[in-house]
Amino acid sequence: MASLFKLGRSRTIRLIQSFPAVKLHLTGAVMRATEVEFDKAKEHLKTLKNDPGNDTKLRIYALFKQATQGSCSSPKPGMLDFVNKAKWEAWNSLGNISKEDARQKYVDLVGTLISSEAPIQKEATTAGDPKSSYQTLQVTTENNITTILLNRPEKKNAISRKMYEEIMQALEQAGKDDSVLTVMTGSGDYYCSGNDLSNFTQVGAEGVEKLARDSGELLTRYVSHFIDFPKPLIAVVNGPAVGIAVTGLGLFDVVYATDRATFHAPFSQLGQSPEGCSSYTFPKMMGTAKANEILLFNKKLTAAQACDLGLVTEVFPDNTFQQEVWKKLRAYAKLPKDSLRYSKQLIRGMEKEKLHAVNAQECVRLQERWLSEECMNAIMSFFQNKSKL
Ligand SMILES: CCCCCC/C=C/C(=O)SCCNC(=O)CCNC(=O)[C@H](O)C(C)(C)COP(=O)(O)OP(=O)(O)OC[C@H]1O[C@@H](n2cnc3c(N)ncnc32)[C@H](O)[C@@H]1OP(=O)(O)O
Repeated sequence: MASLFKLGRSRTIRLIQSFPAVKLHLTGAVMRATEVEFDKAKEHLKTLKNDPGNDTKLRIYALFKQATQGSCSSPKPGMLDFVNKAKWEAWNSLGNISKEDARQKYVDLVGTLISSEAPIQKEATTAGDPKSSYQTLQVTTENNITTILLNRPEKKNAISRKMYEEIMQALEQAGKDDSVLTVMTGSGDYYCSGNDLSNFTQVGAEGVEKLARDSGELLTRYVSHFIDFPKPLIAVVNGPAVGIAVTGLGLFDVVYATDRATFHAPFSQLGQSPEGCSSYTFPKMMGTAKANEILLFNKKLTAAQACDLGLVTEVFPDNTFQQEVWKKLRAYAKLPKDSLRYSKQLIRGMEKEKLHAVNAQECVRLQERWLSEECMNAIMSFFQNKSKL
């Protein structure tokens, strides 16, 4: 039976170091848990927050049976009685170990599971943790959810070069961590005002062509991280979204929005062209004509309109938005991690190659656009305070 939850090697070692009972057990020293300790372990088991996975649950079951009833002597359940057969096999595999040994192993195992939940939360706040070293983000993991908070509220969470790099780093970590869901949201009143326009004003000695090439390369990598993200990715759109913060939503698996949010992709107004694979995902999602109003003619959508077009999954009143959305997400995060991951990969897998090709094509076009007079004038106007969206 495949495990739904595996402890990584380094984490197991840390647990062993911090858990004397396990250490003694592994070094062969004889320790016998009392019945009181056994009863306590039974109670502790009920407080476990994370599902330890089927293999561990079977081991717990088997040790409990052995500790309370001794060796397995019941007949093996039939082939099609999968659950009882798995339980029987786990119990039978303990052979003739004594009730006392089984009791000790049960106490050790429960202790390990309980302590594995506490130290990890503590680690999230230590200085060496990469999660705490971001400058433009706040990244946290709680209740099986890794949240990437865009954290430049004074700039309406505009995405600077540093922030593109940090978002990619945070996605890479979230893709590998033990969380079930990954959420992106914004701090302050905006979700995100899109690309930080000052990214285009920092021209180095090698000139604007080099800047455009570097920007194209950065954008290609950035969007690829969303295309390849392996687990459910959810946008919690807490306020207005602009530019790439809108177009990229087509690569999220679920999008929840406050009714205060707006969705604006003003590319022609900025002398640019669509990105984030929106030239493909938007027409596919809402039909070409509706996509054209947004991507060619700068139509700003309300949250309700975005929901009607399929860009947003559900809209919530602003005053209950956070409460309702997080309640939903906490419930989703209790679902089996691997099942969600594989299901997402099936749903998205067939499209991946296509999406990478679209991303590459959009970035080539943008590199040309960024060097155009249309685009340079639009950026200058913004910084001379002549034009806001
Ligand atoms: C590496 C290259 C990759 C390229 C990827 C391609 C992506 C394309 C896009 O995303 S296109 C969209 C770009 N975004 C915009 O054009 C938005 C520009 N901003 C605005 O129009 C307005 O700021 C606003 C409507 C978002 C909000 O207006 P308001 O409520 O009046 O707030 P302020 O304008 O006072 O904003 C506060 C503060 O934030 C700065 N700021 C906001 N957004 C951006 C931005 N996108 N880029 C840079 N700076 C931004 C704004 O200048 C103010 O700064 P200040 O207080 O004046 O220092």
